[in-house]
Amino acid sequence: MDEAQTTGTVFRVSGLTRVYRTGAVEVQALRGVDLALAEGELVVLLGASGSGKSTLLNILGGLDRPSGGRVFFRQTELTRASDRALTAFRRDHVGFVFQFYNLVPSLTARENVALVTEIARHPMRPEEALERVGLGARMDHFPAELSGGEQQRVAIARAIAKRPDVLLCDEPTGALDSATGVQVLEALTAVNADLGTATVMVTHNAAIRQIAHRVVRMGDGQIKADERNETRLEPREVSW
Ligand SMILES: Nc1ncnc2c1ncn2[C@@H]1O[C@H](COP(=O)(O)OP(=O)(O)OP(=O)(O)O)[C@@H](O)[C@H]1O
Repeated sequence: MDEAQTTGTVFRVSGLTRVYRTGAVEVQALRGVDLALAEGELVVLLGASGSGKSTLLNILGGLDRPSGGRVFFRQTELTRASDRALTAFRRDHVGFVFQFYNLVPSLTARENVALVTEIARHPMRPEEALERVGLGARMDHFPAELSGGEQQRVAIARAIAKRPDVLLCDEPTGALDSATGVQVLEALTAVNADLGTATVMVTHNAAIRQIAHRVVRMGDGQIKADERNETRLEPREVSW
């Protein structure tokens, strides 16, 4: 596979903290995270349950704000952005993929993707997005007529159709068996390689680490390890 385009930094975070307060209880979800992610990089974010992976991903994507520290997307400091600017950042630059696909059941695959392309600034055609994830032959199927892995690939097509600069995936294979999950990983690695979309993939599944350019491991709200893979495996070489 191609090397990551390492010119330039897409995200830079420093001293990031996030405290959740529920009544009298305080949870320190992030305890000082420093991280820079390169343009075009495919990063797998590993860590035990509760280690802060989703919290970090949500802050990168502008879905949440940190309690302290700074976050930059390229030259823009997200931690200084107004709510309106943060919404515009999400809309224009970020694609999200979650564990559950959140497709509209009464719309076909093509129509689910078109919901996004109709409001994006420079979208690809829904057909192109679906072809990129290997669903060219299933465009007129409804979600109930698709397998879990196919539905997740529709969700990926929906996320990439607006040509986001970054793709943030939270447990994208979490609900899938190994063979189906591999197809989803193939779609994600193809998008990363073909479009150069910087991708962060949160997972519990350590086997998936081998498909990444880089593996970041979190523990207890901190980064415990940050390693570059010397060699990468194709998704079909991975199983769990
Ligand atoms: N909205 C919230 N309110 C209160 N505490 C929260 C909230 N969201 C997360 N937490 C707590 O913050 C910590 C980090 O949670 P986070 O979801 O980021 O971890 P994670 O590594 O993604 O876990 P998992 O792998 O189980 O999804 C956990 O202790 C969690 O219980």
